[in-house]
Amino acid sequence: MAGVSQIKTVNGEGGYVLEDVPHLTDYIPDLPTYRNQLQDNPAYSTVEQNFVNVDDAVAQKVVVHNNSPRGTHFRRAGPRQKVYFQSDEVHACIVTCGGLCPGLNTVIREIVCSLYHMYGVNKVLGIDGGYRGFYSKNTIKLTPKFVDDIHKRGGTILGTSKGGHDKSKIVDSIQDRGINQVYIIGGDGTQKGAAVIYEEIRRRGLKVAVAGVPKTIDNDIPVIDRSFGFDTAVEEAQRAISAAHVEAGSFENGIGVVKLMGRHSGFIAMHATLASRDVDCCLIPESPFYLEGKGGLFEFIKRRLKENGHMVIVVAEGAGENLLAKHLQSMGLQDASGNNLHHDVGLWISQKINDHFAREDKMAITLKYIDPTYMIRAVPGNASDNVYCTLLAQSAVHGAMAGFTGFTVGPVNGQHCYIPFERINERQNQVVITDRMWARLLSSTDQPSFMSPKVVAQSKKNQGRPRTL
Ligand SMILES: Nc1ncnc2c1ncn2[C@@H]1O[C@H](COP(=O)(O)OP(=O)(O)OP(=O)(O)O)[C@@H](O)[C@H]1O
Ligand SMILES: O=P(O)(O)OC[C@H]1O[C@](O)(CO)[C@@H](O)[C@@H]1O
Ligand SMILES: [Mg+2]
Repeated sequence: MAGVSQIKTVNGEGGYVLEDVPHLTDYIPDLPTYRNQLQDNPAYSTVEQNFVNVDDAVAQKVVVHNNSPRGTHFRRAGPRQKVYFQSDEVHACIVTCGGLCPGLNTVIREIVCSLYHMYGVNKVLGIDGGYRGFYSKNTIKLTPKFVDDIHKRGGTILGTSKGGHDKSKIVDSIQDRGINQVYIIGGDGTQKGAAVIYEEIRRRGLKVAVAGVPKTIDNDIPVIDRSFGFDTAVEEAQRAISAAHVEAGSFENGIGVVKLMGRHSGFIAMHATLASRDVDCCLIPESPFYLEGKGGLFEFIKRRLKENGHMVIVVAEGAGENLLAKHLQSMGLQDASGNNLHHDVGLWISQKINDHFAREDKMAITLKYIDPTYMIRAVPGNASDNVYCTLLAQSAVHGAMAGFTGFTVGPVNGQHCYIPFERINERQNQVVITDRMWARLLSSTDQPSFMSPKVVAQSKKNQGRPRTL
């Protein structure tokens, strides 16, 4: 019974809601099951509970009140007692799409090793160069030996690309090659593409599990606690901020401007600022700012230079879009995946500051602009991201082996879950400027909030959104 899926919702007592993920048996009934060979694995012989209970679910909301309903839950990730694939039947493939992110190679490595070592699978293919690689390139045979030390390298050994998502050609290629587990690693666009592939596979009634692993240094994927690569990006940003601080501190009225990634969300900028404490002002897309007049950026810069003799500004790449649109003709350009291309806000703001202090305030300043964006995301994952990537990869493999499909993996309140694509794809996570985390940043930098009472009221109204980390 092939057909288009909908989120599977299970309602229980006390307002319990399980937003479940699809299973192969939803459209191919009577599939045989097999004993999970993990119970014979010596590595797991001492584990008290080998398998996740079939009913285990993870609550999305952990802060509750006396009479709160139990609310939304997601299916807990992990190995199941019964699996829907025999080892020698599995033919898996892995693809990486979108921009680079620290930890991509770790996820690839751990998917390969989990399949081989936990489930005795020995047919794993790498798709070369993102979605378009399914139909335009040769595949790469992946073995534990081949991927042994790839986690020490930045980027993705499989290559990546933008655009080129051709549903029919991709699923034809999956079908022609006899692939029955598809692991798709990528950001918001990639997960949307994965959902389309899953729907087409389901429409054709194929026994193929589709598992997404969400990737982005921006940390703007909803529902999950954080995305892999984010921690490394924040850590790596410290080096650029320190350099800006040294440069700024070495000149009279020195200003260091650092641009960090974050097209729609300022998580990297906010966390890098909080971690560093060398930053005097952090500008993010979620918090509109203005330059001139009382409470504006120029006034603040002047004051900080008078107080300290130097300052550091961190600006997220999507900040100040409203101002840029006013001052520059919009480029109207998009990348191959349909994402709008932005003006370089770092260059723009640096020029504005230089012009202002030369013309208006007649104050000699020395401004150094640092753009470390691609350096930050081209590094290998740090220790914490590497451990995290291992859990993501293993969760994805356990899920696919157990017959789940059309899901993304990720931690919710610290517990790894299977989350329906729809939940991940319906919006982007953003910093909530009326939350306490942004208030912490404002009090740490002592920068203006740039918020009029109107903006505060509007932000509070938009609060059907997630918390900041
Ligand atoms: N709505 C969509 N439907 C189908 N495919 C999509 C969709 N959006 C994007 N894709 C495909 O997903 C791939 C990656 O998309 P994109 O370049 O936007 O990167 P991303 O996954 O969002 O990662 P990042 O933004 O972190 O670089 C591309 O091959 C693109 O064609
Ligand atoms: O230049 P590319 O490869 O499109 O990547 C840039 C984008 O990738 C990200 O790092 C991740 O989404 C964004 O912050 C950034 O805008
Ligand atoms: Mg994206």
